[in-house]
Amino acid sequence: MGTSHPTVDAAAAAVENSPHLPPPPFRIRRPALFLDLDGVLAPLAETPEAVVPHPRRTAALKAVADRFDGRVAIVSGRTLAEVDRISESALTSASGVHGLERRRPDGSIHRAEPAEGVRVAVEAFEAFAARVPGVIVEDKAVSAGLHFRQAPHAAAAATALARCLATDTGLVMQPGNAVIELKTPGTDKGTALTTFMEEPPFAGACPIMVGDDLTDEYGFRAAEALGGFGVLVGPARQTAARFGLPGVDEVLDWLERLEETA
Ligand SMILES: O=P(O)(O)OC[C@H]1O[C@H](O[C@H]2O[C@H](CO)[C@@H](O)[C@H](O)[C@H]2O)[C@H](O)[C@@H](O)[C@@H]1O
Repeated sequence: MGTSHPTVDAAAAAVENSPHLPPPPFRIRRPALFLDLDGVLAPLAETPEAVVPHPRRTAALKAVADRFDGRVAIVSGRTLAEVDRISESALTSASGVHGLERRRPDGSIHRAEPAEGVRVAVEAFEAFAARVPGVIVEDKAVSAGLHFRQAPHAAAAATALARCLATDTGLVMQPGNAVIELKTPGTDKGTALTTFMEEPPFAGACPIMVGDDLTDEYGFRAAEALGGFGVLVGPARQTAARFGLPGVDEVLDWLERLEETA
């Protein structure tokens, strides 16, 4: 998860030791925004399906993409189909399932081949969910998620099961917010951000990753490595982000006021 660049490592270590993060600036030179979805653009809900479109979110995304000449992407753990459902297809550039799906600025889509182990994981997760009320399985084709928000007592058993399956299948374990995922190896939110930054309109801009979850730390580090920064949403914790915002409303306020400087 880190970078081998010594200067960036030192900077990341410094911010990780600082739990109180200042708010991000409102005026930035040539910003490129990489926005997480759940917990950042949408408040967390009891189930993935309970998150629905909201006119303020959709309008803010369309406006900021217009203002910054398309340099805005959602970078989510959800599938692209789910990103589009919740954001009402406000953005062309988007990455789903931790970088395993990516829609480029020209609208073309790249999807990783699902690892064989994902089917094994989905079956094992479904067998677990059948025994534990409140546990939900999310099949994302290239990744399998086991949600325990409504069954918090199942967290340890769910994580232990995922750990065994990761060893057996070679899938990568990705812990999240009341969820444990097993994903096809090869990408994370950092690789997604870095790949977007290789081509127009993102190339040469200042990358800003806004996220709340452990998966977003990859994006924070990638943004730092490319001369930008991370913004952690929610309670303070150890993080590679330089700035912080308390919640979804404040993220939308910031997006609505953010300006590009010359
Ligand atoms: O990277 P994100 O856009 O933040 O997506 C992360 C995961 O989000 C969804 O699960 C989370 O949000 C649900 C709705 O608020 C919540 O019920 C669940 O407990 C959270 O883990 C989504 O279902 C996952 O696929 C994403 O990986």
